[in-house]
Amino acid sequence: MTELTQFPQALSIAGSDSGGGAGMQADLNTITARHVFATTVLVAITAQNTIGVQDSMALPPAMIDAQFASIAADLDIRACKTGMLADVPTVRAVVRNLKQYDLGPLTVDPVMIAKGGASLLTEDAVAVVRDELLPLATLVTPNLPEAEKLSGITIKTAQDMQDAADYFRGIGAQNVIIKGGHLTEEPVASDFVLLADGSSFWMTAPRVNTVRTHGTGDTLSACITAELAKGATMADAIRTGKAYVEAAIRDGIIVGHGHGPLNHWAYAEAGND
Ligand SMILES: Nc1ncnc2c1ncn2[C@@H]1O[C@H](COP(=O)(O)OP(=O)(O)OP(=O)(O)O)[C@@H](O)[C@H]1O
Ligand SMILES: Cc1ncc(CO)c(N)n1
Repeated sequence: MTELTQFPQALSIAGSDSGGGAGMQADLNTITARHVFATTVLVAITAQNTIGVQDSMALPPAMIDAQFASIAADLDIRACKTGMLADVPTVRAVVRNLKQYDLGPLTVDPVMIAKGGASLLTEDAVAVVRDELLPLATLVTPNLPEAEKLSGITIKTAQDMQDAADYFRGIGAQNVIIKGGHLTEEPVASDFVLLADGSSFWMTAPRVNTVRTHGTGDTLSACITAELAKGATMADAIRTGKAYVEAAIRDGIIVGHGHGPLNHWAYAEAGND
């Protein structure tokens, strides 16, 4: 008799972007495109489009607990990620649940500010993310402003990015990607990767001259989460994530009037599995 095996399942713990480009919607599009079943713990709702964030609201911690309990009681989650975490009670609720349930490797995308400049994490929650969430992280994926804020290191050079990565390993995150997408004057988009075994490498892609970069960070971390759910090694998952986001930015789609969303069909249409 053939043994039935569970289809790979991943979990996105994030906020909703009504405009569809970032947050939980980017995670769902990415995880689904990578042939992994996506489940969700919704922690906040934003009224948002490609132009900006018009309003936002965190959900009650008890509702966060209830969603984790429902998922843990039934599903077989092999990898999870966090995105927007809004405020201190939300971060603490997520930390509490991540300690309670085994949901596979945890990728923390320490989301702070939307592309249009709106805050997605209160100031007092930054230290809670650093001190309580990051020690649980299998992988942390800050962009440059997030890495600066969390580490206190001013990042201007490649060496600064490496120093920041060392800082995150020092506070307990096992693997680190420092994303260089914000170094807009550079001709390439280079990210520094530091792995749990101490090895490191740079990932470089041609910089696409576009404003259609809404949800790039969410997409990278969601793709890595999907690959980890399928059992990929951390290094392979990260390389696939970079290739996926590179294609999704390069073959842009025209949606909205501001920082438009990515093309989640591009990676597969380029012939990738
Ligand atoms: N214009 C671009 N061209 C090519 N790659 C890019 C570009 N902008 C960002 N990237 C890549 O996209 C990935 C996400 O990096 P980025 O620094 O933009 O994340 P982020 O600021 O967290 O994104 P967001 O907050 O919109 O989700 C990285 O691999 C980065 O190198
Ligand atoms: C809800 C949400 N999460 C994350 C981001 C960051 O891309 C965003 N703009 N909105």
